[in-house]
Amino acid sequence: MSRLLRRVWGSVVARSPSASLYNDAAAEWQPGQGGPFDRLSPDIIYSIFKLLPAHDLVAASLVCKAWFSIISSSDALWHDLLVTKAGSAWPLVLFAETSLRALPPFITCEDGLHSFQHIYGARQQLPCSVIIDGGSGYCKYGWSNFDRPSGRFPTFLAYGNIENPMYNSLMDFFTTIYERLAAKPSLQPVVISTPICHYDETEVATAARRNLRHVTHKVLFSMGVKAICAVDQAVLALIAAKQTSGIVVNIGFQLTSVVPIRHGKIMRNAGVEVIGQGALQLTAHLCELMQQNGISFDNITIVKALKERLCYVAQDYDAELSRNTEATCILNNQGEFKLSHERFMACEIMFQPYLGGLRTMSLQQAVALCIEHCVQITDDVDIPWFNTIVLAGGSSSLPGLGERLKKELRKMLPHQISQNLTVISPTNGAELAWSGAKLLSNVSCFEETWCIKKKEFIKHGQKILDAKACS
Ligand SMILES: Nc1ncnc2c1ncn2[C@@H]1O[C@H](COP(=O)(O)OP(=O)(O)OP(=O)(O)O)[C@@H](O)[C@H]1O
Repeated sequence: MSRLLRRVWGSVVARSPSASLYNDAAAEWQPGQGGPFDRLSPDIIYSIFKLLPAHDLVAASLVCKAWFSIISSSDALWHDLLVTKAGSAWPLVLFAETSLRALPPFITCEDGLHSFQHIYGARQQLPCSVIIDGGSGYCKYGWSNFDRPSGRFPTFLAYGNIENPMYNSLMDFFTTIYERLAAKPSLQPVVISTPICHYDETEVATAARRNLRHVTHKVLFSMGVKAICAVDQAVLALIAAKQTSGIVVNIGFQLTSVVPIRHGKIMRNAGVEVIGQGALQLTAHLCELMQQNGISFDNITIVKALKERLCYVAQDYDAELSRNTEATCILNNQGEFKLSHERFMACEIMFQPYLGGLRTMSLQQAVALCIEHCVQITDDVDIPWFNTIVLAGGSSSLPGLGERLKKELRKMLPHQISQNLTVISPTNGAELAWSGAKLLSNVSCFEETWCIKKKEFIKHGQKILDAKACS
């Protein structure tokens, strides 16, 4: 204790009076309640509290009214604890506790941010959630208190088209994940990503979306899951990039979707653009280029690994063709592979699809079209909510992709729009939706506001799904 007090004196003496963080609490300070500690000024008491961990602070708040008043009215104490606990993830936590709480239809706190003490307490009590991002190519699953998914498997091999699932195959899919995680469904909420499919506003697409949500909830509740949070994959990717409005370009397994989102809601009236190429076509094109150039390989898995290790997007395709771009990599048990122009030619089909024999829109055309539609439906062009473009999906990790897209868009869009465009490239695009789900599941009000409970589902059925659908 004496060492602690010496440290406290040091910091009190060093601090300028104007730097006081506890003004409100000090105003309420009433001497005579803290026993021998009365001889210490509130200034010193406060500095001691700043050194205590949360559970000791709670214990100290029970000692007397004065201490309770300092501890409960000083948000700075709890703010510091939250910052320390979150470490480098603090900006994400702050974003989650402010911006995500305000998203419709989940507005929980109309009068702004809850006290940091409240947030700290609620976050401490959050149950750990199961997170499942069931992509059409790969499923990523794990726990909300881990930084990354615990496992992944190729969905397309095991379950076929997960976007139009039958009850039994979905049951099999979720049961497999719970078994792999050794998780009991009834013990924690689950966050699932809903696929970017049935994207337009037609009656058929809307019905297919509703049906998918309904079957998914039915299966999970029949397994005994206590609460479900289902959010669109693109919205989750946007959240992971610390945004609630913007355009998500998800380079998926077989399709690329360009999804405009405003305040967490997919703007279907602006239109979701879909391009008929994704990660699979990039691998297939690299495969073709390697065959043409006499580079031998045993199977497509090697080509996929080479794509992930060596491929990149050229900033100037023609100039790149005249450069030496040779690079090698060693793959386990497969020896050394050397690629040259294949490294960037494989990716060029995103910008010049005809080079790969594809008759689809290019990436820049699809994004420019989406921006044009966003401009058309926006009354107040001074609030350009579509200025931020977030790249998502495994292939979005290709080096140079964000820069090239920005460059192409600059050529196509009016200066007034293009000058303010930001393109966010993730470090691990395949896990972006998973990371967004993790962020969401750790918001202090997560379970009460974002989840649908079994009782609610039984009582209200489709109505509650429609009311809480955020896309
Ligand atoms: N660093 C990387 N560079 C290039 N490609 C990568 C990289 N990492 C992963 N990929 C590719 O991303 C693909 C898988 O992407 P992802 O996991 O996002 O698909 P998905 O979620 O199943 O797609 P969908 O959005 O259609 O559901 C694989 O083909 C993989 O090769």
